[in-house]
Amino acid sequence: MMTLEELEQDALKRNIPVMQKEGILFLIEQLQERKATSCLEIGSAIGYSAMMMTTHVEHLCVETIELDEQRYLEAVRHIHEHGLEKRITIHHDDALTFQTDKLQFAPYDCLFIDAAKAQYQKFFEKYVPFVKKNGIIIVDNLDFHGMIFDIDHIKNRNTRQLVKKIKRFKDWIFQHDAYDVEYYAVGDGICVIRRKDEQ
Ligand SMILES: C[S@@+](CC[C@H](N)C(=O)[O-])C[C@H]1O[C@@H](n2cnc3c(N)ncnc32)[C@H](O)[C@@H]1O
Repeated sequence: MMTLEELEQDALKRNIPVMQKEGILFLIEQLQERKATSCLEIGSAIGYSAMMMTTHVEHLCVETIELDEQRYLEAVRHIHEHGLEKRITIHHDDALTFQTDKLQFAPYDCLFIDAAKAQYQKFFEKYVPFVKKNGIIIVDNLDFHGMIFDIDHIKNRNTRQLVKKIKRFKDWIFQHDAYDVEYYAVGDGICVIRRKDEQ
């Protein structure tokens, strides 16, 4: 069985995108501060962040959705090896079409969006109704390796399109009437979003 540290290193070697150390520690801190007991994660990959969250935040249960079958199967194996089956529920599905009546721990103290970056707004709109009124939504990778600040100089067309979509989400959420957004230059850029009527 690999330790979480080894799992992270192994994922990086295989080009499996897992949350940067600084980012995951920030997320854990947010969950600890609010004594969160439930978190819905969109994008499990091999289960690294879900396992980091549950092993560092007392009483937290994570429900997570992963589209890729190989990654899902690997996550199931790691979760089992670490004996975290009771704390982590993983669904193999496309979060965009996932039937939300299958959600087990809703409403959540935290929604953590870490899947296909071009779809952030869709994930947000679909899953925000399952967040507690005073809960938080955390979105990672909003700087896209700094490229978001210099879109015109991105040569690759696909990358440029993707970065534009991330920027569109960022602009949309920052201007939203119903939400307050705090931006943190941690890891690859993280936003913590809260409902305005619950401050
Ligand atoms: C950045 S990785 C997640 C990393 C993970 N949260 C961690 O830090 O350990 C993003 C994952 O989202 C998955 N994904 C992409 N689109 C998805 C979708 N529509 N529904 C569910 N998962 C999706 C990808 O297959 C990928 O494994």
